[in-house]
Amino acid sequence: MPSPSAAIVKRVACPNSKHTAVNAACCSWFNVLDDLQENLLLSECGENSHSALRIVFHDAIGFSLTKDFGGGADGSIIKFGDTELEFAANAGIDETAGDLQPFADKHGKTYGDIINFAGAVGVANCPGAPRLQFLAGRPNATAPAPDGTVPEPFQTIPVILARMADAGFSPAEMIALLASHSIAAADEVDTTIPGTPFDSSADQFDTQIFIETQLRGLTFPGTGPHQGEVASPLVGEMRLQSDHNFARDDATSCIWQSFADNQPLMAKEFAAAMKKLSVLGQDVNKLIDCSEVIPIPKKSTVTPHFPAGKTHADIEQACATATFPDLPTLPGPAQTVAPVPPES
Ligand code: HEM
Ligand SMILES: [Ca+2]
Repeated sequence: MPSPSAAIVKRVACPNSKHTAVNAACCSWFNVLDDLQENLLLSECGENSHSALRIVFHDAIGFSLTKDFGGGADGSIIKFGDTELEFAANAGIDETAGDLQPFADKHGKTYGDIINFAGAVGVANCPGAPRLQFLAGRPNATAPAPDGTVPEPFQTIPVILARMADAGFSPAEMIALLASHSIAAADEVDTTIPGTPFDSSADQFDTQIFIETQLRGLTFPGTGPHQGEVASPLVGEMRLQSDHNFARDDATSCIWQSFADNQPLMAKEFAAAMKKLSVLGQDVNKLIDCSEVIPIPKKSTVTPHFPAGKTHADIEQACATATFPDLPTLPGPAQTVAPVPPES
């Protein structure tokens, strides 16, 4: 039964749209939603939805609490793309920036807003994901971020955590953000095998990334090892050196393990950390809450498991205070992982 307060919320019909909104100021975002879903994100948890999330991080993390640089989540990665897209850590982001820019220009939105809107919609296209907050109204970026703000997979854990701390994130928040690698694949680490996923379910926002990174690494999916890559446990899967180390470092291994069989916790902590990331460097009092425009994600169909052919004996226990959960093994021959199909 709807609560009494829900019953009296008035919705306005949005002009030129099939949608209604609680806040009329959010109406224009429904047009962006329909355009993005139809023409870029395809309402699916595919390459373009994944990339839309990655660019949120690479734009926003250009921010420092201690040094005078970086406007944070301000769209500088598009506005000053001539500078930022040349940085090695942003390899492949040029495509995403180029994809999103025309949607912003066509709908009269800033680059900071389009990046964070597309990221939230892209995440919502992935079953199991939380519905992220979306605040609108970021002003245009005024300067590029300098090189060196985006962590690289070959950096040590202390170096990455120091960079994240300088942007205001704790180790626990770093790990929560890395739930993103549950819906992710690499094009640039090994360019001979584009679309190589980090877990066996790149189309689902599930906990498999936190399980599979704890398994003993055995092989490289393509012509590896490449810089930032270590052996993975499954044929066709790629493991980043940073994810491998986060799963094993004393500073983070217990948090990593805590997500392995706890989808609700992982989703909640990811949403909280993304809420912070998406407004880094912004004055939230000047932004309007248009979260109502973000679609409600479907439930994941995956329950935490060991991939076929793997058991608890293949786990490299790292957390010193709790044992890795015992999970069911999927039946069938040893699991292999297919690439994420390219989207134009
Ligand atoms: C320690 C920090 C991180 C490192 C070292 C890292 C590194 C990487 C690398 C090397 C790739 C593959 C890029 C390619 O070869 O195409 C990647 C993909 C990706 N990353 Fe991260 N990442 C980090 C944190 C994050 C965070 C915080 C987010 C989002 C909140 C994120 C979201 C993604 C996504 C969604 C992809 C897949 C993109 C696609 O499939 O198109 N990453 N990351
Ligand atoms: Ca997954």
